[in-house]
Amino acid sequence: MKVIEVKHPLIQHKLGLMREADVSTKRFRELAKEVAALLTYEATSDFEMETVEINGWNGPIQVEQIKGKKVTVVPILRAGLGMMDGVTEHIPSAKISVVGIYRDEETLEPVPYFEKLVSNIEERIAMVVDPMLATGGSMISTLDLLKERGCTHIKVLVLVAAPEGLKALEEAHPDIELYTASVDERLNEHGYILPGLGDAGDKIFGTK
Ligand SMILES: O=P(O)(O)OC[C@H]1O[C@H](OP(=O)(O)OP(=O)(O)O)[C@H](O)[C@@H]1O
Ligand SMILES: O=c1cc[nH]c(=O)[nH]1
Ligand SMILES: [Mg+2]
Repeated sequence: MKVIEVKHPLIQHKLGLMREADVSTKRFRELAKEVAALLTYEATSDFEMETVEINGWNGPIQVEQIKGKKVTVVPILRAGLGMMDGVTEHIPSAKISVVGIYRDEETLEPVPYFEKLVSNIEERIAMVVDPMLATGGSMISTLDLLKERGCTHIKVLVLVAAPEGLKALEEAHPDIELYTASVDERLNEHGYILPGLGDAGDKIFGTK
C-alpha cells in the first residue's frame, strides 16, 4: 500500500487549527473541506494526460487534458461528507457514491447501514473520503464493498490516520493508495486517535 503523508505547510497549518480543543463547528467544517481540497490536489498529481487539438484564438493549437477514467467520490457517512466538497471543488464533474457505516462504540466494529453507488462504478477511479482512519475497520469494510462492485482503482483520502489502522488496511487492501495530512501516534483505549481530532463526525455536524 502506498501511504503519502502530505507535509505541505498549508495542510499542516490547517490541520493544526483543527486540533484546537475549542474549535467551532463552523471552523472545523471549513478546515475539513480546505484540507480535503489540498489532499485532492496531491492525490490527482498522477492522473494520466493526453494532448488534444482545440481551436485557440489564433487557430488550432495543442493543449494537455486529463485522459481516461472518470472519478467517483465516495464519502463514508457521516463525517466523510465534511470532505466531499473539498474534492469536488477540484473535480466538479465527479459523481458521488455514498456509503453509510458507523463504528459500534463498544466493539469498534464497523456497522454498514447505507449504500448508493453510481452505475458503472467499475469504470471510475474511486476517491474515498473519511476524516479518520482509526482501527481501519470502517475503511476496510468500504473498500471490500467497492471491490465487490468492481472497483479496481481506489484512492483513499483521510485527514488523520493511526498506525494501527494503516497496518490493518495494508493487510486487507495492499493495492490502494492513501493520502493523509498526518500519521498520528496511536489509538487510546476507546479507539480514538491520539493526538487526533476527537470525534470528527460530531465536530462537523455539531452533535455534541
Ligand atoms: O477506523 P475506525 O475504527 O473504523 O474508525 C473510523 C470511523 O469512525 C468515525 O465514524 P463514526 O463511526 O463516528 O460515524 P460518524 O461519521 O457518523 O460520526 C470516522 O468518521 C470513521 O468512519
Ligand atoms: O479518533 C477518532 C476515531 C474514530 N472516529 C473519530 O471520529 N475519531
Ligand atoms: Mg462519529
